[in-house]
Amino acid sequence: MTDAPREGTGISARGLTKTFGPLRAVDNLTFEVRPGRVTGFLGPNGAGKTTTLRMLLGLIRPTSGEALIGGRRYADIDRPMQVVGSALEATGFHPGRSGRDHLRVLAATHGIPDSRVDELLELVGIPAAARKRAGAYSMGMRQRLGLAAGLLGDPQVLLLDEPANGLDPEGIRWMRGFLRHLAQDEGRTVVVSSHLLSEVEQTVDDVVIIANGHLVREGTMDELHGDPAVLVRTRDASALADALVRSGLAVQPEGPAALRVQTGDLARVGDVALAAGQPVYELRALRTDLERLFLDLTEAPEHSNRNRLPEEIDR
Ligand SMILES: Nc1ncnc2c1ncn2[C@@H]1O[C@H](COP(=O)(O)OP(=O)(O)OP(=O)(O)O)[C@@H](O)[C@H]1O
Repeated sequence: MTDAPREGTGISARGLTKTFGPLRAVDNLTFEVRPGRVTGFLGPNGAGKTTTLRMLLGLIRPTSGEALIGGRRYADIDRPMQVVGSALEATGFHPGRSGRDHLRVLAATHGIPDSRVDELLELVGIPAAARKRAGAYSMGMRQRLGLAAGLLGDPQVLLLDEPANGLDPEGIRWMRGFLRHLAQDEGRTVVVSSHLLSEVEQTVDDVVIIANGHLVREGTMDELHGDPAVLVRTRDASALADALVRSGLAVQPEGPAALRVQTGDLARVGDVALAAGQPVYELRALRTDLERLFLDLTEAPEHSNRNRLPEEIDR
């Protein structure tokens, strides 16, 4: 594993489309994923996430458009295992074979030494368990083994399908820290798919959100959160609103005795209230309800059932 960030390898999709019969599973999708960041690839079940990842990995061919890693199609990458690693499903392990042997077989077919296998098992936290039969693994252990398999070739890009599935809270914390380390400290491009924004909210820097095969939002997590705002509750909201506006802050009423103030600076709001002689009964940062936002984005009428067959819509 490298210590220093390396020159980044990003991902891009351009007009990416995949149809299965009459179904447009991925529909003219264009997005960019940057190196050195963890990107959440998000959308409800059936949105087309796995299909997109499979096209990036050259497992299925796009109907039209391109899925590129470092500007190249997977098929044109010389040593793909050193460029892109993946864990698409945590189920593809032979149940009778130990996790360690599974990785050794995989490593051997790619000329990777056994020492790398042991290093990775240590890194993903299952050095002892890796000697047991993979069939006896918990979902969380299979996730870690899948991650180790994806990292075997020391790839610059890592594509993970629902990596937090089946992990306990401690496992989720570990995964979060590990993925952030791979991106921030080592400069890798990390993509995690999920059907829940809340599941990856604390892990990802950027998001690409799709619904029914097409892009509904692309940007940073900060952009998704929007401008910071504060809620302040007082006795005479209109008197406090006047004082806040005089101090240069934008204010909106929030219920009968509360105000929403466009700032992230709680102390400034408290100071204005004190100077205006208004008691403060409540003062807190307002957080964007990301799950609500996610549902609004993905369930908007223009995205729903657009590509579905009539019989599926009725179901
Ligand atoms: N090989 C296939 N043949 C026919 N339809 C397919 C095929 N693969 C995927 N689909 C359909 O394409 C759509 C997108 O599926 P996909 O698995 O990419 O979604 P997803 O976002 O990964 O969903 P999930 O979160 O449930 O895994 C779904 O309607 C699915 O049924």
